[in-house]
Amino acid sequence: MTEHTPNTNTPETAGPEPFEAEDWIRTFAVAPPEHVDLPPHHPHCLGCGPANPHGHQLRVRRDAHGVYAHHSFDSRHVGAPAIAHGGAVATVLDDLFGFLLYTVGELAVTRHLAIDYLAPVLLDTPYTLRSHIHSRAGRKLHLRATIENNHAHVVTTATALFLIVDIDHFLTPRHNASAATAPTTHEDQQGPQMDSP
Ligand SMILES: CCCCCCCCCCCCCCCC(=O)SCCNC(=O)CCNC(=O)[C@H](O)C(C)(C)COP(=O)(O)OP(=O)(O)OC[C@H]1O[C@@H](n2cnc3c(N)ncnc32)[C@H](O)[C@@H]1OP(=O)(O)O
Repeated sequence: MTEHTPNTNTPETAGPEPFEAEDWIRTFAVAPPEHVDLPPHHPHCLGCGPANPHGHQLRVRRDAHGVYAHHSFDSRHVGAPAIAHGGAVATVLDDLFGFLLYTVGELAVTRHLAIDYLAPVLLDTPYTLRSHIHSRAGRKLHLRATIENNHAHVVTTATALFLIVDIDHFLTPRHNASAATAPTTHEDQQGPQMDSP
């Protein structure tokens, strides 16, 4: 991982400037297998960046199955009173999926994310989040995740399709954004079905 000098010209939560982004992605290292604690994607990442006071500051580890994290949502993430906002839950799961890339060793981004909110995720309550690679077909990574409470009840499941991209995806993001075309319909948008929780 590369170290980043705080940018004094932008708000504290702003991401790296373009030239810093290039440094960031070019030096993105595959975390060695013996490293159980995985590094944040970058210091300001909304999901895991330690320098983002509005973020979730997720701390993620890997095990034999994939990656996992222990996490509590707090009042910054409230939706209905005492319940985490569904978007905040999605943020954390998307970011958790992003940690599987350390085990793949390639760059990829979310193309599709699907979440089943089985039970409310409560604020100030400890949860365990787990994610693993279900299958890979070429550039397509089919990923799965769960959130369970301390009673081993699964309260959320998620599937995602990540697509492997090359480094230019990050080096020329504005170009890529303008190159986007109308969405394509995909009959298999949800990917493989989840197992029962
Ligand atoms: C080395 C160290 C590693 C660590 C490395 C860290 C990296 C850094 C991490 C940053 C932190 C992460 C944080 C969390 C993850 C985000 O939050 S990522 C941000 C959110 N996602 C984005 O911004 C992505 C925006 N989308 C895009 O840029 C483009 O759509 C993509 C994803 C690059 C794909 O573009 P494309 O290559 O033109 O894709 P396209 O040809 O349409 O489809 C490719 C294939 O997928 C299929 N497909 C597409 N959509 C679907 C679907 N919904 N269902 C089924 N199939 C589909 C297509 O049919 C096609 O299949 P084939 O014809 O090849 O068989």
